[in-house]
Amino acid sequence: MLTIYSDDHHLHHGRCELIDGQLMPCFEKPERADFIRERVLARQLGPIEPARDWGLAPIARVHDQGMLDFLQGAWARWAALGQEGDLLPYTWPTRTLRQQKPDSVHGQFGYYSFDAGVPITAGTWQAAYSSAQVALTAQHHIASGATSAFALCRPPGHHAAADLMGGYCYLNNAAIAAQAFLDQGYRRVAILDVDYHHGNGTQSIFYERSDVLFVSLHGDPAIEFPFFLGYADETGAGAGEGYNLNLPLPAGSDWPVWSAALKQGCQAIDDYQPEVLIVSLGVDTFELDPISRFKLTSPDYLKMGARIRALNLPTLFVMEGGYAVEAIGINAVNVLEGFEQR
Ligand SMILES: NCCCCCC(=O)NO
Ligand SMILES: [Zn+2]
Repeated sequence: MLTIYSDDHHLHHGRCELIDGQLMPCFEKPERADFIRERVLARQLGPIEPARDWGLAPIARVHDQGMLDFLQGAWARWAALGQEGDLLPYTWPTRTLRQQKPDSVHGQFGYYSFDAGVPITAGTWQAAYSSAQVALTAQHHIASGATSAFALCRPPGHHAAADLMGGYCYLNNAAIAAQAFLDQGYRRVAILDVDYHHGNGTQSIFYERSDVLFVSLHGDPAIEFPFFLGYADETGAGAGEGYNLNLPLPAGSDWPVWSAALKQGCQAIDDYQPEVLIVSLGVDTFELDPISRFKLTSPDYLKMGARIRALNLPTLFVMEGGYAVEAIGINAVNVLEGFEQR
């Protein structure tokens, strides 16, 4: 399996995040992608190639231009104020407040985000831009006839909506790849999100459309981030009614519980008969993940890959979350090896 990877992810390294009332080092850190890349090499999964640059246009097919302009220019504005720490949002236009974009860089960041988990540093734009190019390069590989590819994306993307960043996500790599398939003539794309957290951004981008089926297995939003989307009664709207399947699961879910949901999700994908499958591959479902509460074990990821392979679809794997850094490479590559029936 071909892996696409960009060293630019090292340009993004937030200093801290607010967890349980304390400022802690960011869990979404560069070592994550380094460990995965090393495991790809160690297991001789296949070649690792750099991303090609497909420009801003395919990103702008998914994201609001105002958000892209903000993200691209935010650090320079922040630095011009004499600041050198991370730029973080801290006020959001929630209930009773006006959905009007302020002039302030802080106000605009709150306008274009939904949580404080998106530090902007000097290199964040470049890292997020290159992460999207990684996904687009892997997408091109599949559109050119390959049966699989791995987009080793960092930062991740599935929480990013058209005009919102959040949950460590700036640009929605999987959604950008899905839109590229559709713009290249594909008619039906399925996205299977196996990250521990609901892909609220991906859901919202395609919620009113029938050309993308979104299926997500995740921690119950009643008790888990992102809290405010991901319920089972969210089935799509308008033309998209019936093309969104959320499978929320309780804390402590292990393979038997999780794989039963996967079976249901795979049946929905099979019924949809897509031409291509995108997997938002988060491995924060791991039993030792520091911020998550499922109980999958490393061998389970081999079975996950094999079950996805049984769909018999060209498959693009896009890296999302996973914070047990010592095991992230083993778990992510286990999915890919299980898919390849190695
Ligand atoms: N700061 C709250 C938790 C962010 C979760 C990020 C993630 O792994 N999403 O899939
Ligand atoms: Zn996650």
